Amino acid sequence: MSSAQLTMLTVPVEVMTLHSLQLATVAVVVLSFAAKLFSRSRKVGKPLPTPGGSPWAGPVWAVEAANIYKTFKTWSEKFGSLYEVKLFGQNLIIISDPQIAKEILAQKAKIVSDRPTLALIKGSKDSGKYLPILGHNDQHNNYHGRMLPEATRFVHQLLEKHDDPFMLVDQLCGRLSSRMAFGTPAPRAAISRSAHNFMQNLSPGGQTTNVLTFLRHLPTFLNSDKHNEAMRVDIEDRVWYGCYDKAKAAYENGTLKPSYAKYYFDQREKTGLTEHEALHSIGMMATVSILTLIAPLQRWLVVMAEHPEWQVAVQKELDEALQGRMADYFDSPKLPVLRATILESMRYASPVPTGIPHRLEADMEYNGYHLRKNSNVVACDWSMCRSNKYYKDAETFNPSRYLDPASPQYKEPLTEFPKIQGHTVFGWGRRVCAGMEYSATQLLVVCAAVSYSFNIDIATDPKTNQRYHLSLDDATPHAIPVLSQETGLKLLFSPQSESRAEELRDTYRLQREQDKEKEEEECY
Ligand code: HEM
Repeated sequence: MSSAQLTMLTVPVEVMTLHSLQLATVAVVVLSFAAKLFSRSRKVGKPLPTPGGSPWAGPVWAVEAANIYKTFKTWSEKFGSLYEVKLFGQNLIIISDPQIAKEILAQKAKIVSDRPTLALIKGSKDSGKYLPILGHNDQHNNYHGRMLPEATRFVHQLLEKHDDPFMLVDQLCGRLSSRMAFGTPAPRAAISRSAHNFMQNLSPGGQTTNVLTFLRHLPTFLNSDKHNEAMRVDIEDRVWYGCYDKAKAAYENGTLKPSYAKYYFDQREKTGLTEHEALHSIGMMATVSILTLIAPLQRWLVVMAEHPEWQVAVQKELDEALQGRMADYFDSPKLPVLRATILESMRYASPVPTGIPHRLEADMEYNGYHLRKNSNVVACDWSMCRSNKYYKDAETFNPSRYLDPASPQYKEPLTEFPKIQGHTVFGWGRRVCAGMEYSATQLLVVCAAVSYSFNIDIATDPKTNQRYHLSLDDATPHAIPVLSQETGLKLLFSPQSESRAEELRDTYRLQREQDKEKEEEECY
């Protein structure tokens, strides 16, 4: 996902204290790193409704910068499900209705599948470095087969009283994506760091040049963002070339595990990709599958901690369907209640609340309105997911909306539905997420392992004697609201029973004995 994953990095103090105008600026570019704005356009219909504002900057004073998706939702209540807004010279078309998103982004995909140009990331659109590939093939079964051992490792770590579950989720997702890309968890730390750095540098909350895009024309010695980006690219190249070279050596001596790297070496002739393109594509797949999965996993843990009744429901389902073993990916048909909690947590606390902008390459007419060429089209997931038009009591976490036959969201067969694949959070049309199946499997196996092992609770703050609270309605200035310990929320994981804890220790011990892979993470 090219411009999708924006990092959890702690919001720098300077950002927190920015003047509201700057904060607004910061948020704007979550949506776009676009381009030419006053391009000539042929009018084909009446203008879209707009909140107006000053000619270049737009209505910046009205923007809730860190949570711009909330502003978009508020405007949608006033201006309708399709409106446009000019912010810092960029024209944004905001969609707040899934039907309109489908009609524009999917049905007109031919002219609205481009991406905005990133101000700081050189060659983001045309260098081939950030070209994501994802073969949907038998390899998936191999990756899926690694998920249960990784989930077991994860719950074992939680069991051993680790006090930073959010960081453990980060590590888990890094290990799984390293395996998927390069067949080993060894480069987890390096890939993860590189992913976070990449996301920071394309994130509006990360760099001023992403907001005030004209700063990119300054020479590097006058623009520290450019210097920082040059260093990032250098490190990224070293990480990806390092991983690639090791994978190639493993392939040549026959030890490379199923992975995108192995798939590439097996099919090298047919892919037509140069080594340079291939290694960047593989590296980019590793990058995009880390942060996108950290966010929904962390959010599921929080909502489940807040809703113990749903923990009980999932545990009951697991016990009845699997009779005392952990779930694997092929158990999905037996676990509709678990799937309902995962889907509902993604709806209730969208992990990509603003969506990822597309760029409109030609003027178009929609329902009598003129949609201007070169606008950035934003399907605001937050507005869609929290819409009372589509979801009864949209502000409430309620997985039964997918399980109750009387609910509009109910769908059969329950062996397949509810499912996250096709959810609005994965985007639209030709640019729709390529990792939906992978995400569904990873979330299912990990959430099942946690439910099987623990009761999750929220700790009590000794200072106030109240339970800690975190509103998932608020994000950071980053587009993917990843949580860290700094949020101050403390989750507790107590084993469902002492015998289950012992069983978990035994399973993990056995797994380590059988697994010949080196447990240590190597430094790349
Ligand atoms: C729950 C987890 C995930 C979410 C919420 C998510 C969300 C998204 C979104 C919103 C887009 C942009 C869609 C658009 O432009 O309309 C996207 C694109 C993409 N995603 Fe994901 N993603 C997730 C996981 C993954 C994973 C695990 C992978 C890789 C295995 C992946 C690979 C991609 C790729 C390659 C694209 C780019 C598609 C393109 O631009 O043509 N995603 N994703």
